[in-house]
Amino acid sequence: MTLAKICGLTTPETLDAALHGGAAFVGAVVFEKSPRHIPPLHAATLFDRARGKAKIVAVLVDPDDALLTEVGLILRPDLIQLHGHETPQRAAEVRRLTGAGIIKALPIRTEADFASVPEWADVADHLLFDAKPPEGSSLPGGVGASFDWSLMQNRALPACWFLAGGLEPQNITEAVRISGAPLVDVSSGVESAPGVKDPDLIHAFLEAVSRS
Ligand SMILES: O=C(O)c1ccccc1NCC(=O)[C@H](O)[C@H](O)COP(=O)(O)O
Repeated sequence: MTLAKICGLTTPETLDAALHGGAAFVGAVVFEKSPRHIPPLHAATLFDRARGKAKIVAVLVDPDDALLTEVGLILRPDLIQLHGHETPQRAAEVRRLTGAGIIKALPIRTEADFASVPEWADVADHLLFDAKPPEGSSLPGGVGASFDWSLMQNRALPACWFLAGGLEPQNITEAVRISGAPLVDVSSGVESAPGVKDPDLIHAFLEAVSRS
């Protein structure tokens, strides 16, 4: 059975669509350059309804200790998704500072991009394989780009992993079939405009995942 994460949720309606549709993970992006940015206090109020129903994920990019402390104390996420240039040593500090589990996002374009995977064995609860954003992008994620899903085939991985990047209701069945992903993640593929999640698209995505 494949489980899904809906990322970049900012409203009660779309969070409810994710929860009612059976999302196992729901993500709050705390990154000011993102159209999905939600400040920690706002995220804490919104995501409280998800507690115990789905894992709450805070998506952060090279966070400093002050932001980690704020997010850890106020949002109290189950998991922190590190989507920048964090090292395994920094990820271990993030876990210690916040008490949250760790998802490490790794940008993928070619076979060579898997070289760092073994370094994460003792540190990450999950790896999230996302497409490398296009040259010059101001965002490291949430850009709707995909990579060759067959790169995931026959790959020994240390942790239960997510497939991400360019997934949408129309291609998720094929993506899971080719990649064999146990966990999938989506953001822009369930939006009607950048940062605007669509409850119908969320339902369609989760329904397709449940059939995969
Ligand atoms: O979504 C963002 O705006 C974002 C900003 C900064 C870092 C990470 C971000 N998203 C992380 C995710 O987990 C996305 O769901 C993932 O990159 C896939 O995005 P998409 O291709 O749009 O489905």
